Amino acid sequence: MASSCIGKTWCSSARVGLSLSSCVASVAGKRNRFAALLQREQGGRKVSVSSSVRSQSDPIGGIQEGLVCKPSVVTGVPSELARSRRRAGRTSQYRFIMAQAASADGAAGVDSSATFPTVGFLGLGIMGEAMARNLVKAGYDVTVWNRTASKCASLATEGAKVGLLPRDVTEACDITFAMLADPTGALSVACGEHGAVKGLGPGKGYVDISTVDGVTAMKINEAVKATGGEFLEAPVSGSKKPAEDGTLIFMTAGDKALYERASPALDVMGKARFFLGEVGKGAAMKLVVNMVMGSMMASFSEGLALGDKIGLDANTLLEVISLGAINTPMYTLKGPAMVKGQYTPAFPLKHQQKDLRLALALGEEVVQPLPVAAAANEVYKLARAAGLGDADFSAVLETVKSHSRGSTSNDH
Ligand SMILES: NC(=O)C1=CN([C@@H]2O[C@H](COP(=O)(O)OP(=O)(O)OC[C@H]3O[C@@H](n4cnc5c(N)ncnc54)[C@H](OP(=O)(O)O)[C@@H]3O)[C@@H](O)[C@H]2O)C=CC1
Ligand SMILES: O=CCCC(=O)O
Repeated sequence: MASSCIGKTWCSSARVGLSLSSCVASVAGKRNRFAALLQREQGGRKVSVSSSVRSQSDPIGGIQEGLVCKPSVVTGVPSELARSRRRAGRTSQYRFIMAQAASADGAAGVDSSATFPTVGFLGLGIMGEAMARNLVKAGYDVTVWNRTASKCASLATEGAKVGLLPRDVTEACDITFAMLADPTGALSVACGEHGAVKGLGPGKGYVDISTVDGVTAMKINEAVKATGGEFLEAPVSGSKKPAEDGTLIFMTAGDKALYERASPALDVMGKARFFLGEVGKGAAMKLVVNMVMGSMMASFSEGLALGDKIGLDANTLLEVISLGAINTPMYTLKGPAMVKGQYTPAFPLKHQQKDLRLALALGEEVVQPLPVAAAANEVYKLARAAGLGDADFSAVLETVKSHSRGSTSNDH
């Protein structure tokens, strides 16, 4: 059984006849192959994606219609998934060793008939890299692609395979996840010249996790459907750390059958998932949530800026907020860094402004007044114009502050 391999490490490598030194050599060999792949990509030649060993992740049970949480989240009791995670580093090392043995000797010693899907991952930015890493650690057979190919390097050394084009990945995989910056990126990776849909077909699934608008999700859905494949939109709440910890919240919509098939992988990457119905509902839910978040962060920044200007101690202000009804994890997590002027990107400001823009467009469509979000959007636009687009979205504080610099209470 593939699942019985999980957790076996060096003693298992001995079973397939590999010593510690040959394992180290294997890792070096893999790095060299990746370098060669990059070189070939630069020369414009296509390299095919090879297959290796499949393994198994842990199944997760549901608790309630629409929403599914991991048992560990609901009960506080460590789940088998959590135990599997603790073993994860060893697991991926084991998978790699087995894959090396398989390609060297033509015999993996692992049951490759396991029915778990091969998965692809397109887009290895802040979120995508961490999410793909969790799939690798959980034992999935993962093939990755990123526009800037060098960002595939560390996952390649951890056991992922690398595709040169989005279509290579979808051709090689049963289910492919995409985590791209914005509607333009999501559309071009899905539907461009060598786009993901070119490698799709009946029995294959495409899950787009990027935060986009409903129209974009529907266009991708149509293109996927034209191939006979299935589509799920699945944007997430949760930032860099939840992506690393596998505690994201998925807002999915589209093909229910694909949702069911993808759920074990979604549960590796997240702590809860919602199935919301037809394509567009996931994007809508995500945009509403992020519109609220953007306004909250802008308002929080105004409070910090005003407090600073009138001489309140910033840490005391944070503490008072943290004890009251308006406290949120976002203020607790971001506040201390913000008062120090530190904005290491977890959620880039340019993406927050994009989400406000898309949410406001949604408001336009249904004639919903959104004056607070519209005002917040203007502040984020100023922040982008000031060169803060790649900083964390909490850097909006700098823009709020910069607009009051030089003015004093005597300037009436
Ligand atoms: N960061 C966060 O906290 C969260 C982000 N999101 C959403 O997830 C998505 C990804 O976010 P994040 O990982 O932070 O973003 P990053 O900016 O870190 O990564 C963006 C990714 O998209 C790729 N990309 C951008 N444009 C194109 C294009 N035209 N063609 C091909 N690839 C492209 C980038 O490739 P390259 O490396 O070559 O630039 C990179 O892989 C966004 O939609 C964001 O709104 C959702 C929840 C939380
Ligand atoms: O889209 C980004 C969401 C970030 C978060 O939910 O913390």
